[in-house]
Amino acid sequence: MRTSWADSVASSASEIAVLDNSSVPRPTRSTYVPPHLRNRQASDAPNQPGPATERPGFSGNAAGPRWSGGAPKPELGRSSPGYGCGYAGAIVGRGGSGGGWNNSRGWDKREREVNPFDDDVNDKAGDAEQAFREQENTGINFDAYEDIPVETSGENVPPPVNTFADIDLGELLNQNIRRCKYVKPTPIQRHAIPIALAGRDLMACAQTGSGKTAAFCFPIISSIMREQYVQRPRVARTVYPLALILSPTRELSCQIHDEAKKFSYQTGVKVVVAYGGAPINQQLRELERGVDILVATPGRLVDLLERARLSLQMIRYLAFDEADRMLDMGFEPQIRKIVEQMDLPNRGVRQTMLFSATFPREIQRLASDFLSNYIFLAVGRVGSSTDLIVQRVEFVLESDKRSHLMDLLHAQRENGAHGKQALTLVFVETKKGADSLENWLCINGFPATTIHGDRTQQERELALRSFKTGKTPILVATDVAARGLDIPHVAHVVNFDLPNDIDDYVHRIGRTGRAGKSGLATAFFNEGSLSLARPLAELMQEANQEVPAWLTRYASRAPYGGSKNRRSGGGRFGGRDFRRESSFGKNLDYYGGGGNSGNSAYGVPRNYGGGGGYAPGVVSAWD
Ligand SMILES: Nc1ncnc2c1ncn2[C@@H]1O[C@H](COP(=O)(O)OP(=O)(O)OP(=O)(O)O)[C@@H](O)[C@H]1O
Repeated sequence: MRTSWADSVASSASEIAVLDNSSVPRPTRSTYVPPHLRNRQASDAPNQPGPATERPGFSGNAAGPRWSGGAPKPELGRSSPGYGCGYAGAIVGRGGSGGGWNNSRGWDKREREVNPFDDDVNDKAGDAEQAFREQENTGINFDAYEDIPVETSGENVPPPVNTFADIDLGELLNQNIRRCKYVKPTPIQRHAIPIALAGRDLMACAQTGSGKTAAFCFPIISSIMREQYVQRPRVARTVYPLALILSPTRELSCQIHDEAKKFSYQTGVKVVVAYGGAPINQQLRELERGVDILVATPGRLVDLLERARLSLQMIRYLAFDEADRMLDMGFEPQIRKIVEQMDLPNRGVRQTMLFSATFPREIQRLASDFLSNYIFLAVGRVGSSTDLIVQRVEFVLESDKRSHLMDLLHAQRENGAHGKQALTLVFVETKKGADSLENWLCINGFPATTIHGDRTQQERELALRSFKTGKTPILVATDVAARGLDIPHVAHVVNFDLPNDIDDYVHRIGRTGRAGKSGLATAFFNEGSLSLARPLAELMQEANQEVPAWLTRYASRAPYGGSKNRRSGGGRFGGRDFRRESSFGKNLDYYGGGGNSGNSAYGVPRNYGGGGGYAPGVVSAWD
């Protein structure tokens, strides 16, 4: 009998309890405190770098602490409330036996590592979040991903694995995987991890919420754990990470950082995040304590490089999350600068991995500049949405949108879990529109908050936290919250304003229906969204959703439009490696759509140079 991930979670949980109880007692040891740090709270004190030879986990000895399955280290310390990410400033106190490496830029082995699995540490929000968390892992249908077709192309593709045990990730990482209650790998993980561990460059596409973060984090962490001792240059105040993970938004970078911290707990691999809108000094201090994996947004990364506080010279692993967005018009010049004009090792020398749920053909072409002899991997059709999301589309005039939303929210109140209202994420097109709708909702008795690019980073983080904990169960957002965010209990995504791009729609609705859970997405459609009619109808059909007859009529009449309706049609599993498309290079639209077959619905010549995520006149809501 096949065992689903959900079935196995309970047995895994008991294993984890044993694992965590087996922690060795906290060692006591006196440490040197430099004069300028004396009389400070222990948690404020940065650690002293030691000589490079003190790097226990980087000895190159496979039996060393980084790679061996040594006893879990004591779980010491608490996170100090930092700016931003859950575990920012996560190194606290002194005197513990950390497992980290230690050189002039290294992570002092005496530093203690906050236990990211400790609910007391994470649960700054207290009972509300805890109550929500208790609902997790119930009703999960992980087998939902089993039947999804997988396509790979490229030379000598390493075969997939079926279980985490089939992959030699290292015992310390395996322990963390168990602590995360990941019982079996998702399809993208089954395929991508062996490819990445084999050192291959990778362009990977898999549906929203299907576990891409772990798919790139596990191989990076595992490979760094395996590394021979790497002597990094010693240049005053410059740090030399081994891996760089880039993502388009601050919140997503924080989330990846939090995840990577969990996966790398007690492995000795040090993860640091750098993103704009937060004080740079704090991030610099964190970097100076040592960094193996840097998670960053492009703007702050360039800032750090220009200040010569960071060098990419030692980067072995480069990962782009939301890679198509990173190469879209807003970011491409900055990304090219980082990849081509800084001191990053050339493609072929470094290993490069690109991940997203959507990969327009032209973006694939741009991305190929950064890759060397890469493998293309698609789990499900590129750009498809998951069947786990029930998609509804309703015709709502602009003037009726607010009252219609009110009706939906009233209905939703009835369905709240554990007496709480399920979380609702409402997407609007503009920042002003977000503020105005939030205000109106609050006035009408619906606790709402908002996240968009005009809010300060602190306000954004506060809003997200308030939403996640259920304190403010409605979040009105621009596209800044459309990609990557993994917020449990988002039961309903409302596209109050539809985006111009079907791929943006795919990412937006992907904030629900994650990790095997089901979700609901409602879109308000009117004549202002005509150009989306076709791709929307097609996407819904492909995901086995009921397409209203009126939408089909609009779809058949809709202009091809100048926006980014880049879907080619072409059947259930049509999108694929652009290298296979014979029409490559002819400036045709998305996935070889234009004129390559009778079933190509959207053969629109497209000038990608001028068109990224936004139609003319539409201001980007991104960072
Ligand atoms: N093997 C696994 N077993 C159980 N849960 C998993 C597994 N892998 C990932 N998850 C959980 O699935 C959820 C979604 O994962 P993740 O955020 O990586 O999705 P994603 O594919 O990156 O989505 P998006 O395209 O929206 O960025 C997370 O809560 C994660 O903890």
